Parts: sequence; structure tokens; C-alpha cells
Amino acid sequence: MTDVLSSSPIPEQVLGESYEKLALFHEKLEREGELRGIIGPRDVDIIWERHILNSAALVPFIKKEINSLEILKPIIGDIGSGGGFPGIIIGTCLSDIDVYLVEPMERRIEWLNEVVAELNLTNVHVIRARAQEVIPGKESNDVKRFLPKNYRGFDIVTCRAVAPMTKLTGMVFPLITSGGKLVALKGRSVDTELEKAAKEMKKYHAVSPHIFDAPVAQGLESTRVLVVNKSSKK
Ligand SMILES: C[S@@+](CC[C@H](N)C(=O)[O-])C[C@H]1O[C@@H](n2cnc3c(N)ncnc32)[C@H](O)[C@@H]1O
Repeated sequence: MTDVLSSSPIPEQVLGESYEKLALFHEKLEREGELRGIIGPRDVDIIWERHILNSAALVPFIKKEINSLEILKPIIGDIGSGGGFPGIIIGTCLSDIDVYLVEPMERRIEWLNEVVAELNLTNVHVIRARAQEVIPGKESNDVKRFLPKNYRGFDIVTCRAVAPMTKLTGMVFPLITSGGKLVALKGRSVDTELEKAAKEMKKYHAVSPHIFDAPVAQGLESTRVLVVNKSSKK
């Protein structure tokens, strides 16, 4: 099966200089993705749109948040990366920023390590752990050696399709530095998710949620991005 965007100029137009590496990722997904349980059988001809370009829609939002943080060396944690969405795309597009992919499943870790090596993503680090195991101060020694020295949480946490906000808030906000941000790809029900998660958000100092309609590419359906601040006030 061939991707419907394979002979289209859209992926290269959207991805610019990251296109070459992400085309290698696309080839690997097309060749091995379904066989290795990374993507579903119905995704094989829409890998560009559903997975790679959809993940890339987060990049401008992350850049904007990083600029507003004014931190010398910010770090990004992509939680529940699965086959690398959005983490591999973010790490490729933002090659001067360290991106940590946190994923508990061994099979997926093997895949992610292969992708990182094949794309030569020297800024992307793969950590086999659950979110709960990378809470600053609570990391096991096993996990610690994959995190940066003086780790005190991620300045930006990204994720897609990991959990609804009622559950996601308690999973990811303990990992975000004070003043840091959650920048997540979310589905159409994000408004309802936020309403239901009000109590958890208060508990974890998650404030000022903003939902954005994020363009994927001209002629393709847009996606939704949720940005939430971690309050610096305790
Ligand atoms: C539905 S998949 C989404 C994968 C990827 N983000 C995507 O959009 O294709 C959810 C992922 O979250 C991971 N996950 C589940 N519980 C987790 C936890 N407590 N901490 C980190 N990752 C978790 C699963 O192993 C799985 O890879």
C-alpha cells in the first residue's frame, strides 16, 4: 500500500530541512510499522498525515513556548511516545534541543532506539519508564542514568493519545518544572476533558489552559493543541 501523500509536495513543504530524515522514518514505518505493531493496518496509506504531519503541527507551539520560557538549555519530555509520536518528529525538527522519549513498553523502546540510531538523532534520548518513574527526586537509579545531570523536571512536556486530562494531569504535571508547560495534541473532546479535570488541574497547579486549532497543511484537516502552564506559585 502506498501513502496517499507519497507523491505530493506537501510533506517536504511542511517539514523543510527535516524532510529528509522524516522520509527515512516514513519508509521504516511503511516497511515495518504494521508488522511490528507500531501503526494499525488502516494507517499504512496515511502515515504522513495521521502520524508525521499531525505530530509536526506541535512544533510551532513548542518553539513559541520555549522562547517565552527564556531558559538557556530547555529540555522536552515526550510522555508515552509509542512509535515516536510526537517525540521523534519534535526531536528531528528541533535538533538543537534535547528531547527525552519516556515509554514503558519494551517492544516500543527497541523500535525507538532503532529509529534514533537510523536517523542519527543525537539530541533524542530514549528512556524505558512510566511517567511516574521520572518524577524529579523519585527516579530509580536505572532511570537516572538516562536523564540529564541536575534533572529537575522537563521544561516542556509533550504527548499524544496517552490519557484524558483527568488522568493525564496527575501523570505529567509532577514532571513539569515550575513555570513550564504541557503542549499536547488532543482530540475534539478536549473542552469536555478540561471541564472534567478541573479538580486535578487545581491540585497539580495546572493553570491557564488554551486550546488552539493547529494547521497540519493546506488542504488537510487541522488538529487541536492544548497548552497548559504549570504555575510557579505553590
Ligand atoms: C495510545 S499509545 C499512544 C502512543 C503515541 N503517543 C501516539 O500518539 O501514537 C499510549 C502510549 O502511552 C504509553 N503509556 C501508558 N502508560 C504510561 C505511563 N504511565 N507512562 C508513560 N507512558 C505510558 C503506552 O505504552 C503507549 O505507548
